[in-house]
Formats: sequence, C-alpha cells, structure tokens
Amino acid sequence: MAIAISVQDLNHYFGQGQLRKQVLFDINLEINTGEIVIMTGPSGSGKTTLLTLIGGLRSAQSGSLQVLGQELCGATPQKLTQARKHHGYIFQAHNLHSSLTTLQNVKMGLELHREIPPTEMKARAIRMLEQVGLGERTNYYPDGLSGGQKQRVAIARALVSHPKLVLADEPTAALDSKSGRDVVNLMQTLAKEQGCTILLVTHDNRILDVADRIVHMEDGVLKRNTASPVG
Ligand SMILES: Nc1ncnc2c1ncn2[C@@H]1O[C@H](COP(=O)(O)OP(=O)(O)OP(=O)(O)O)[C@@H](O)[C@H]1O
Repeated sequence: MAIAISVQDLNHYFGQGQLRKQVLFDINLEINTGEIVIMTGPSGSGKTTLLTLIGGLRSAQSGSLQVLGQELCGATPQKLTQARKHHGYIFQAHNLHSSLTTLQNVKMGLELHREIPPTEMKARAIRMLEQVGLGERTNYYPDGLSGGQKQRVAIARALVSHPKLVLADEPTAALDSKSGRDVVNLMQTLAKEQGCTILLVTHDNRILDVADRIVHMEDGVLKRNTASPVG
C-alpha cells in the first residue's frame, strides 16, 4: 500500500537561545494512503505542532518529513505553498469568513487552484455544499448557521479541491455529541469516496471508532501506535 505520510526522527523546537524549548522528540510515524488516523493526547503535548508541520503550515527543522512524496523538512516557503495545494484543513473554530456566504467560503478552498475557471469553481462549490446537506444554504452567512452547519461548511471547503490529505484539529470540540457524530461520519464517508488520507487530532473519545488507527502523543513523544481503534 502506498505511504501518504512518512515521519522519521522528527524533532521540533520553539524559541531561540536560552528560551529554546523542544516540543517534539524523535517522532516516527507512517500513514498509508486512504487511512484515517486519530491522534490523541493531553493539552500541550505537541499534537497541533505535529499536524501543522505535516500540513506545511510551519517548516520542519530536523529529521525527515515526507508528505505525499515531498520532503518538507528544510523546504522553501514556495515548496510548502505548493504542498498545501494538496491538503485540506478543518479546525475547531471552523475559521469561516463571516463576511462571505457559505458558497463564497467553500470557493475559498479552491483559491490555490487558479487553473480552474470561475464557473467551474462555483459549480464544484455548490455540488460540495449539496454533499454536506447544505445545498439550500448557499447564500447564508455563517452567523445564520448552527455550529454543526458551520463545521459542515468547513468540511466542504476542505474537501472541495479533492485533497489527497485532510488534516483536522479538534473538528468536533465545539459541537454537541449528535452534531459531532454527524460531522465525523460525513468526513469519513467523503474521505472514503475521494480516497483521501485523514489525520485527525481530538480529545473527543466519542469519535475514536472512525479511525483505522489511533496514535497517542505525550510530552512531545508519540507513545502508542495501536493497530486498531480501542473501544
Ligand atoms: N508558536 C509557539 N511558540 C512557542 N511555543 C509554542 C508555540 N506553539 C506551541 N508551543 C508550545 O509547544 C507545546 C506543544 O503545543 P501544541 O499546541 O502542539 O500542543 P497540543 O497537544 O496541540 O495541545 P492542545 O491539545 O491544547 O491543542 C506547548 O508547550 C506549547 O506551549
């Protein structure tokens, strides 16, 4: 099976000089194409840091970090931007633009894809909103939507470009249990349809069953690499 992410002996530090602090220690992790991996762990253990490094949102300093066949450790900002074209992101606070409609927000997910003509962008965004059950809400602004609906717009924005990799940081944290369940089920269904790989950070024990595998971060060390989900 093809490997989507291969992390080897990755270390990461924040700050300089005396304030330099190591937050990731010798991380090793391989994720196969199409796999859904959940990363759990206490607050401050380094989960978001690892997720943002894999996503090319910050640059990796030492070790090896291969994402979709590209080495991102020591990569130039241009190369990181290029790599991000193939990723979709979903965050806890959905990060929708409040001054844009749901349709415009979803079209933002295609902003790095200048090769797609505007009419095609619009058609794809509408199709994606239909897939997340918001086909009737294309002209709503985020303030007029529930928390679960906003997160579904964020999923539509992340998946509209058919990314090979989806990175999600606490996507259900702000949601009640029913909406949280709907959101992860939707991610799972769409990801399996599109054949994309998902790495999802969560504290939410209720959603662990969507994972093909669970890994656990503690104090900057990846502790456990279980073969199958628990519970
Ligand atoms: N930009 C930064 N500059 C300095 N230190 C940082 C920075 N970002 C994170 N840290 C530190 O790195 C460590 C790991 O943080 P990180 O956000 O990766 O943890 P986390 O496991 O995602 O936590 P949470 O579950 O609370 O989101 C923490 O000690 C944090 O204070």
